[in-house]
Amino acid sequence: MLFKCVILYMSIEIIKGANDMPTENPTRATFMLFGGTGDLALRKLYPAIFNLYKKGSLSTHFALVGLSRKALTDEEFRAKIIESISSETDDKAQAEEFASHFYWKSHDVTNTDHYKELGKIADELDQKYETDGNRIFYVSMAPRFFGIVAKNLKEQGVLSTNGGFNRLVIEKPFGRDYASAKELNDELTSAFNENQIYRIDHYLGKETTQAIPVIRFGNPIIEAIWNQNYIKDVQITLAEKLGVEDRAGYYDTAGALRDMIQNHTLQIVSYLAMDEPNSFVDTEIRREKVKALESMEIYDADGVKQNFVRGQYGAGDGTPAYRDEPGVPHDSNNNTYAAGKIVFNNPRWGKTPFYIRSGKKLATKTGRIDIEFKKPIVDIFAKGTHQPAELKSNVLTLLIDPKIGITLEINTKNSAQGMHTETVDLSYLQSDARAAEVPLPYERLFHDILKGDGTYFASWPEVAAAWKYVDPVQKLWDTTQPDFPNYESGSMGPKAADELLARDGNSWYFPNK
Ligand SMILES: NC(=O)C1=CN([C@@H]2O[C@H](COP(=O)(O)OP(=O)(O)OC[C@H]3O[C@@H](n4cnc5c(N)ncnc54)[C@H](OP(=O)(O)O)[C@@H]3O)[C@@H](O)[C@H]2O)C=CC1
Ligand SMILES: O=C1O[C@H](COP(=O)(O)O)[C@@H](O)[C@H](O)[C@H]1O
Repeated sequence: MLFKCVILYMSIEIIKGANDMPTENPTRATFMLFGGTGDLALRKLYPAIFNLYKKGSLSTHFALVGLSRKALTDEEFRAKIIESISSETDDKAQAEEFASHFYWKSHDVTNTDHYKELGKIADELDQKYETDGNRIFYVSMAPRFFGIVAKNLKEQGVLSTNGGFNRLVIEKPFGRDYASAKELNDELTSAFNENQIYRIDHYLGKETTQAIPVIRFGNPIIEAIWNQNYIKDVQITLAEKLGVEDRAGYYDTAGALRDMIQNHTLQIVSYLAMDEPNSFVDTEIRREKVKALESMEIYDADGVKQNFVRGQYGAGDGTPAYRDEPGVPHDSNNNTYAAGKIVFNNPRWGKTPFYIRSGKKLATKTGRIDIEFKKPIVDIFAKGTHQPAELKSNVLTLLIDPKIGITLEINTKNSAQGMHTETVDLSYLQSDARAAEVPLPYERLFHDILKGDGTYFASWPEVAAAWKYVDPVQKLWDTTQPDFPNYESGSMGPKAADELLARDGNSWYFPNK
């Protein structure tokens, strides 16, 4: 009996993790895309898959089944695909050949019976396109459906059992606090192993995010000073010019803290704060990222009051206040801006604050990291007859959006007669021609999913640590009345976010430089 149980357990684990080794040749797979007519699929996912096809990472051995409740024919679905990729190509024949790999199946994810056919469809496509039985299930739907899809895929026999891999891709948001994220994770891991689950965070597909480890660990002159002895503070700004647009239904239940800080911002923090992994493989990197996230000091209510700031945009620039946007309740207390000061309880960062902020309807669209270094302990130029001489902090800036680049502000001598100092920028800005070749974030991430590389996906311990960090902030904000609106559309956010830094004798580097 015991022997039978062991064999049964082993067979289940083999099916769950079927052949889930990283794949070198990322060209064979059947995709099942839940939410196949959704905004994300049409705007981002199909163009990303098309780019992989155009560049040869996908060619003949792939198929995609689009799924939602809508009744579409394959031809109608293919017409949507061609429209969705129209900005990526002028080659009609190529677009049509690409679209011929797409199939439509009307499917309600809450109806268990509907899954029964999916296994058969996948088997047929596996054979037709010789996909080696590899299957990628992408859930691009409202988060309440993530768990139910994973459970049914397993229970209704949709997973590949013939040696191919099974990979589950989950969109954000991954829960709305630690408890709900844990519940979701338990649901997912009862059907899939951790190494089969790809939690999407599109900021991890951005060029600059991926460059952080290279800039740090590939340059001893940088890594040697990457600690509290040399770095005064780190500032991360993810600012948007756009407002809530047509996403009030989701956004008003999330806010900037859950929408941008818990995931994208803390992921960037983890890359900046982590120690050097032994090697650049996903397991090693994730271990170091988790260690960094777990060493952030979790605030009590007083700590949250002192170290976090929330905001909501009022009218400005001729545009309405958040509370007057379509679909937003007139008395909404939702945060459209969040800023905070992170401190680490670890030897590398002990006294160095990481300031973070993200908001909608700000003055400009920018994603950037500004690292301010300490000034020399003694400013020898400030003494004697050499006037005026005030050395500035060196600042290393990593530009994420809309431009990709790196600048380093350094002190040097002004070329005028006498000893005067000035700052100059050593600057690399990616050219427009090169930027046009940079893969889209979702394109990179799809490529990694096909290869079985989890490096740029959030692991469960990272997600858990991030929720544990933001939960007390959200809790205090949910239980205290804000004085909203507190920043004008088109500004850089509430005054309190400037005061947060001023209390430490610091200020936001951008846009005040
Ligand atoms: N849109 C964006 O810019 C971003 C979205 N995301 C995330 O991506 C995911 C998808 O978002 P988005 O595309 O905007 O959402 P949409 O509301 O545009 O699309 C939802 C999709 O789910 C389908 N659907 C809804 N209910 C069911 C059901 N019971 N059974 C089967 N299909 C169903 C809908 O089709 P139908 O009604 O025909 O069933 C539709 O195709 C979400 O998790 C979101 O948070 C993340 C970052 C950005
Ligand atoms: O995940 C999200 O990101 C976008 C911002 O992404 P970006 O690549 O344009 O910087 C944000 O607008 C959205 O609210 C959020 O859900």
